[in-house]
Amino acid sequence: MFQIQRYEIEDELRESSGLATERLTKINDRVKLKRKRATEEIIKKSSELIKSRESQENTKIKRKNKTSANEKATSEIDSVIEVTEQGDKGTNLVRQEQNEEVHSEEFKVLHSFPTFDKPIQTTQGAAESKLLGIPDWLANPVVIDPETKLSIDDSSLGLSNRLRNRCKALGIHECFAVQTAVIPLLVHNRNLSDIHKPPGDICVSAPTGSGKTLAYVLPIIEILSKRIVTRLRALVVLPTRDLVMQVKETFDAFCKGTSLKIGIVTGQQSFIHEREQIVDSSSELFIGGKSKVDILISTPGRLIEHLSTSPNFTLQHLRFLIIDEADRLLNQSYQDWLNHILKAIQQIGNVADERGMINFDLGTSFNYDDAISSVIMEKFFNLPKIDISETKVSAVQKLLFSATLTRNPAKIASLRLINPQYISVQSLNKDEAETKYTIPTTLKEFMIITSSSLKPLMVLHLLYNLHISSALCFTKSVDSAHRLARLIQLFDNSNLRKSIQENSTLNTVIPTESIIAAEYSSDLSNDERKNILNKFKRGDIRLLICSDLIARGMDLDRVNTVINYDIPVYMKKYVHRVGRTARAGRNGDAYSIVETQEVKYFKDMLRKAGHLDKVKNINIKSTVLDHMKDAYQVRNYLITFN
Ligand SMILES: Nc1ncnc2c1ncn2[C@@H]1O[C@H](COP(=O)(O)OP(=O)(O)OP(=O)(O)O)[C@@H](O)[C@H]1O
Repeated sequence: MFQIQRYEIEDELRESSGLATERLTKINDRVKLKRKRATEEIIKKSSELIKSRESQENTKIKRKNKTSANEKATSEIDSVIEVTEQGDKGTNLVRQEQNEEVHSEEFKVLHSFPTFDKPIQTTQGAAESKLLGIPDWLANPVVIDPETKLSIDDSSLGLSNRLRNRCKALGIHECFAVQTAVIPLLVHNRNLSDIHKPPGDICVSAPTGSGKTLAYVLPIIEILSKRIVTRLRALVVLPTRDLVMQVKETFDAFCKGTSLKIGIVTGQQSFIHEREQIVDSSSELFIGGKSKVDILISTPGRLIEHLSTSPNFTLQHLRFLIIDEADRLLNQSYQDWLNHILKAIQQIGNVADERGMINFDLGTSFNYDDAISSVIMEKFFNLPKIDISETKVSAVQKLLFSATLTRNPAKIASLRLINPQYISVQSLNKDEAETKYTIPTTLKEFMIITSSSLKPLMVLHLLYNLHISSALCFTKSVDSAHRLARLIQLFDNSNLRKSIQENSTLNTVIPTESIIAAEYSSDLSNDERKNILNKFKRGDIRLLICSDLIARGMDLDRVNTVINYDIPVYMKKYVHRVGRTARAGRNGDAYSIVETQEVKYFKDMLRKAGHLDKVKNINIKSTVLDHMKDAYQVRNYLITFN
């Protein structure tokens, strides 16, 4: 029955696609005809003008007449130009009409893909890549300029009316660069499963805050919302629970109005509870599993546990495997999570074998693979062929996203990508393209060199003087975060602020309102963390002091400043930390407080990444901090001995 339904739908699509193409051809013909007529008119009027010029040279008497003829011809040419402009307007109108028709015929016409530049690799670059074992597709990405934008209504995106309206309701009117490249690639291959030709995998590298999440959320919703039966078809793997919650919120917001079901597994809830949320956990086993969700968002550890122990949990219907923050996940082995997933996708047979045999009433038993083979289905049950019974080619499309995607050939190879494509959002400007990482253009970066003992005062100085309303301050450890938070909280006492202000001989402005700092660390319970994040989002907390727990992926749109209280020890970490501000085209500042003995290391790190000239050195004299020093020593003493 499903087979028949599928063919009917396919036929319907073919037919409507044919109809729409026919209509488009007619409109194109009309445009061509109008253009042809306008061109003929121009040629005719131009030759008349030339003739009138000739007559001007030949006879003086005719000069007078010529002037009028010339004027006439000029006005005629003007009118021809007007006609042409009108023609163009007409053409535009027809184009508009054409666009509208395309919209009303959404899904039925295949649009052409947008084209993007590929950087020309130098011979030296190519040789280096080869030497490093970097495959051609990875060495030659499809490059998209970060400034590229496309209206959400643009037909090349292939989004349905429902989703476009939902985007607009949520304030999304244009697609960002990464979305303009990824959405059409995915949406145009909208089959839920293609057992004969696997879709190509996609690796995406785009700056922090450039909208990578929606680049996969929108096409997945677009494609899956046409599904009839709930099966687990999209699996998103993320490195932290906080990110899982964030991506779930995004899916929830854009899924509104569809019947898609979204689940999460993070280990935050008991295993049994999670299992009940995502699969039918009755003792009965189903050949195709029994998922309660269409989209599952998970951290790798808990996912593997469900994969190996939850009955009816299967990846056999998976269509999308999304690995977000891919380089971070690939760096962690997490119980060999990647191999477990790939095995579950590619070797369904093995998984079935482990489950033993299925006994049929016919007095015989088969293992899972054989039981679902077309031969058995047809022979014993007189069933028509269904796609599940045909030889499987994995229909899973792997999508990798990161702001700092790895190009390590060994790590990439471990993903067993099929026909992959690498999309990179980076400047086409040759100088900037040389830099290793693309940083948001709206980000301003600074470094302040100081001694270790003055660092806390430097943070206070920045907070008091730059009127920072919402900042993240990164420390190297939970301990360091805890200590700094306590110090700032003690310092941030209104009486103290007043006395510093009164005793200050400098023009330092100390605001009357409190900074309100809080610590955010893995030591806190989930509820405490959630509570703090909510307060920060509301603006009730203005400074969040944290370890690297939220350095990656977290989208806190109020953040206008990032302070590296302890400098990051490698560039990727720097990129992700400073990327918590200047997101989605907004402005943001990043300050790195560098201890004197760290300067060489920090500068070397930036230089190697081709980024040193982007980080401005600002000189703050230590005397500026004098008025706070006494108070600081008292507070520091209190923290040390309490
Ligand atoms: N087309 C758009 N129009 C307006 N805002 C957008 C658009 N796309 C995404 N955003 C917003 O931009 C912000 C950053 O998006 P997102 O979190 O997906 O960035 P990212 O590229 O994943 O960053 P990171 O690498 O730090 O994880 C979010 O608040 C998101 O809602």
